[in-house]
Order: sequence, then C-alpha cells, then structure tokens
Amino acid sequence: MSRLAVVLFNLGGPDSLDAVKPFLFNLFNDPAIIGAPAPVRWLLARLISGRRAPIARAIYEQIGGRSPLVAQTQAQADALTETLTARQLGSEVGVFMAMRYWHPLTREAVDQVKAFKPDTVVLLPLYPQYSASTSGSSLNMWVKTAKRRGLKAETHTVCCYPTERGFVTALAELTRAGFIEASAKATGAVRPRVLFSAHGLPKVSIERGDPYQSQVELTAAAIVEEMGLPDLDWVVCYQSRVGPLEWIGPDTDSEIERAGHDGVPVVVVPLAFVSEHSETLVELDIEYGELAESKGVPGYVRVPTVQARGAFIDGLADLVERAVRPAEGDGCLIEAGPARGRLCSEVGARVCDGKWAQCPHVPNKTTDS
Ligand SMILES: C=CC1=C(C)c2cc3[nH]c(cc4nc(cc5[nH]c(cc1n2)c(C)c5CCC(=O)O)C(CCC(=O)O)=C4C)c(C)c3C=C
Ligand SMILES: [Fe+2]
Ligand SMILES: [Fe+2]
Repeated sequence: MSRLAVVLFNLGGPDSLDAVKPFLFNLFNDPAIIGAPAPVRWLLARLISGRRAPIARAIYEQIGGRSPLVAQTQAQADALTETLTARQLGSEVGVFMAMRYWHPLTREAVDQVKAFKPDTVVLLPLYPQYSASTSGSSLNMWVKTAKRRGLKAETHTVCCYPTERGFVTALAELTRAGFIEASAKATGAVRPRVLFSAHGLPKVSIERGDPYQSQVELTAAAIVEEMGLPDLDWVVCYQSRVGPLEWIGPDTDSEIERAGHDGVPVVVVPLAFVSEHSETLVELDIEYGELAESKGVPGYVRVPTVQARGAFIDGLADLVERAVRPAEGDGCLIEAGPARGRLCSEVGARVCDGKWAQCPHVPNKTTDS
C-alpha cells in the first residue's frame, strides 16, 4: 500500500488583528481576484487592502480578533485522517491544509507534503462549488509552488462536489432543524422561507463561464429534494458583495427585506461555506440578524455550516477514494484540454496539469444557454 497525502484547500483567515491587512493584501494581489498585470495589481492590492483594513479589523474584532476558519479546517483534517486511515486507503495517510491567503500558506503545505514523501497526492478543495476565484486559484498556486519546490508525486484533483451525498445530507439535516425552529416563531398558517445564501461573485466571472452559480443552484435544489417538505418556499441569494463591479443576485439583504414585507420567518443556510468565519459569524449572524429585526421579519434562524459532521467527512472520504480508485463506470472521459481522456466522477472532475476541464456532468449556465 502506498503513502497517501490529502491536501485541503481553503481561503485562510487572519489569526490576529495585525494579520488583517497582509491577509487582505494577499487576497487582492491574487490574479484570480484582480485580473490586472502584476505591477498594477500589486499597487491596487496595496491601495485597496490599506483602505479596507480598518473596516475588516472592526469585523474581526467582533469575533475575538481572529478567524476561526483554520482551527475548524484542522478539525476537519483530523476527522478525515481518522476516516481514511480506518478505510485503509494508504499504508499511511496524512491530511494537510493549504490556505490561499494566510498561514498555513501553500508553500508551507508543499514543504510538509514533500517531507511526508507521498506516493499519491489528492487535492481536495473545501469549496463544494467550483469557482476560478477559489478552487481554481488554490489549484494554480499549488501546481506552481509544488513545481518550484520540487514536489513530485502522482496527483489527483477533485474539482467540486455540489451534490455530493454526504455534504447534501449534512446540510439538509441542519436545514430541517432550522426550519422547525423558525416554524415555532411563525404565527397561524405562515411557514418559514429558506434563504440559501452563498458568497457572491462578480457577474462578469459568470459571463466568462465560471460554473459557480449553476453549481450553487444544484446544491440548493439537492438540499430541497433531500428535505422532502412539500411546497417549501425557498430561494438562492448571494452575500458579501465588495468593490465597484456588478455582482450576481438577488442579494441576501434584499431577500431579508422581502421576508419582512411578506411577514415570513427566514431560515438562512450558508451553502458555499463548510466552516464558520467572518462571513457567517458577523455578516449573517450580526448584520443580517439586525437587518431582519429592523425589517420586522418575525423569526431569523441561521443554520450552522457542516464543519466536521460525520456525513460530510464521510462524503469527503468518498471523494478521495474515488479520486485514487475510480470504479469502472464511475465517471466519464473528459473530452477537452490537457485532462483529455481522463475519468471524471459523477460528483466532480479530474484536473490535469493545473488546468480546469469542465466536467460534462455539471451544467454550465453560459455554455448551456
Ligand atoms: C465560496 C466562497 C468564496 C468566494 C466565491 C469568494 C469570492 C470572492 N471574495 C472576494 C473578496 C473578499 N472575500 C473576503 C473574505 C472571505 N471570502 C470567503 C469565501 C469566498 N470568497 C470567505 C470564507 C471569507 C472569510 C475569511 C475569514 O474570515 O476567515 C474578504 C475579506 C473580508 C472583508 O474584508 O470583508 C474579501 C475582501 C472577492 C472579490 C471574490 C470574487 C471575485
Ligand atoms: Fe471572499
Ligand atoms: Fe463527469
């Protein structure tokens, strides 16, 4: 049996108030976030991070001066190590974290993986829906850094898993509990409305073919189906708009206002995050909670993220297993790009040489319409 390294991709988060500005600089200096050429991007990143830092520091002050994202990702890594070891997927299994914008950064993860001397590496984004600005950015950074630092091993990449069974089951269970809680706050025959809230994206990214929005919609529909409640009132909406560009909608805050107007309680489900951080603990819990109150929404329940719930971790383990041992008929062949001829599983695609190949199982809004 061989040595298996699994690398979890995530965004990272500031571990102190002093780290907020350099974290933001790294974020805005990412070509997947600001597409300008290097020197211009560097200047813009300096400028925007300097301007945004006091606002962002005030946000992180409300959650103890740091993001809990890395600690929660570590808990996921520990749980996944246990599950994969129990499944005997390798003679030794190591699960590592590669954060895009703050420690442990990709270069630290590459060095740790290299020291582990793996035979096989599986790259596993903690973003269920693929976007070039998240999974794509992490993957590009990994490929570049691994090459530069001399990490050589057979590598498989999971692109995305918007309808992965364990992920959907875990979120459906949490949403059902939130729905019951919100129902208790409703009067008469009024039923709560479910707001599936995802991090937004500039419209132009979708127009260029980013499958993120269509995958977010797939996740929402899968959760609704799994919940099995007849005539459920639900909508997909988008939070966390930043910058001057036009972003996809509807906005989560306008959906909260609409619920106030309609007099229905809301159940807010973050479906593009798998851990807690500023966007859930501050934006959803505090800012939107206050907005709901001021708009007369009769009840506001925010569903927790899946974190290290058993069903989700089992789902991640299934993805790793299928990446290293694709079963006969498990997927289909990727038809274009450098990954041509490779298998893709039903819940994700393989990526080869750092290039994204569209999984034919995942509808892409812009190419389908
Ligand atoms: C699905 C996840 C995410 C997508 C897609 C995404 C795109 C995206 N984000 C920005 C700008 C910012 N994001 C910030 C924080 C942040 N973003 C995500 C996830 C996605 N971003 C998370 C989980 C977090 C929180 C990190 C933490 O607290 O640990 C921030 C910084 C926070 C702030 O200043 O408010 C910015 C800025 C863009 C421009 C973008 C798509 C192009
Ligand atoms: Fe973001
Ligand atoms: Fe496929």
